[in-house]
Amino acid sequence: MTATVDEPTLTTLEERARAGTGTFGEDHLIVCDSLVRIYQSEGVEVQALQGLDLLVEQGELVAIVGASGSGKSTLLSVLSGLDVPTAGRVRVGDWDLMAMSARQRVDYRRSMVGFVWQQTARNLVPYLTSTENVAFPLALAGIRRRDRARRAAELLDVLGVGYCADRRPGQMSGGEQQRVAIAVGLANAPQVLFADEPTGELDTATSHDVLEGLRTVNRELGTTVVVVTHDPGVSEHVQRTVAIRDGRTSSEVVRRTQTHDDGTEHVVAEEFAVLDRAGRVQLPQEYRETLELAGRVRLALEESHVSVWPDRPRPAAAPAPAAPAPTAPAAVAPAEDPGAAPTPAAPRAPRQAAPTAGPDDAEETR
Ligand SMILES: Nc1ncnc2c1ncn2[C@@H]1O[C@H](COP(=O)(O)OP(=O)(O)OP(=O)(O)O)[C@@H](O)[C@H]1O
Repeated sequence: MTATVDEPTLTTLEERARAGTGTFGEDHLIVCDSLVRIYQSEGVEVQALQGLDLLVEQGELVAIVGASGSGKSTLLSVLSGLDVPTAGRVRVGDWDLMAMSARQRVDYRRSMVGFVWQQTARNLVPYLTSTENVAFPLALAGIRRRDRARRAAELLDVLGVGYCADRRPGQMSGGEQQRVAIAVGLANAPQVLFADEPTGELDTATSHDVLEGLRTVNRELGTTVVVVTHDPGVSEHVQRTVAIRDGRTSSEVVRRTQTHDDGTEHVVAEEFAVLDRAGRVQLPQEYRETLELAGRVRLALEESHVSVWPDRPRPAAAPAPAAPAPTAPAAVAPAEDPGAAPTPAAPRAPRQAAPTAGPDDAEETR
């Protein structure tokens, strides 16, 4: 066949490919792309982040949860500009955190992001009142005294601690101190607020107030909030809970409000497994144990999903069950608890010869 004038040139194809694929997360405020952070400790290598992908949209309120040692604090250190990852790409707004100079890093931390830490002593100056604590970063930014006082009063009111304006940290409860700390973190109107275990030292009722404070800030000021926590109650207060396991995002719980026919509204929480850019999915431990999945598994492409089978001889004629297969995403069940594994779906016979997958390959994909 001879070439026609309409056939695209290599350059055209390259341009089309670039226009079609776009950059991973280009519409998002926060982009973590295949982040790796390796620590060297006494000659031993620790991989704290193992190719972590995370996207956060402008205006979102997201919680990051995970077992101790899963990499949450490392991720927050990277996002807050305190640490530089070993490999990958990380961007917050227009700031490329892999390529910032020391000076840009200071500017980023002063203007783009705010912080709330677990220890109140790290958030507040003990001999300053709440108003003075909030005004302090404003003074460093060169804001006039009158405007500082006004901004401090506004923020303390939004956080419901206006009555603490003239109190020092020692004269407030832990929850009040953390809400003042949120106001301090917001003083310079950052686009993103990072909170690292802000309820770690609080009881359940007080934690609730602090998490509600973060929600108020997100809703009323439009600030994007990323909160790292062990607090199992956090998923009630956020739109999205991202679970990290072994330095990678493993699952997400998304909360949506559904309106029923009678007009009543209900919040529905649904758990998803995260499919990373390389096509990897972490199968919940419960699934692996129940079906004794280990080493390698068989995959079968179904009409609407992919099934995963143990690497064992199948019964000669494994009939497909009458019940319909679950709809995509595979193996996802509603769950309130972000740590809870989704309910395993009933397996059905593969319709075709299935490829095998090693532990480093995709365990389940769609
Ligand atoms: N500075 C460091 N040097 C060596 N290893 C480190 C360092 N910081 C963290 N790690 C290791 O990296 C892994 C992830 O740690 P990280 O603190 O990010 O976890 P985490 O999920 O925040 O845990 P926790 O909830 O207990 O704070 C752990 O194995 C930890 O021991």
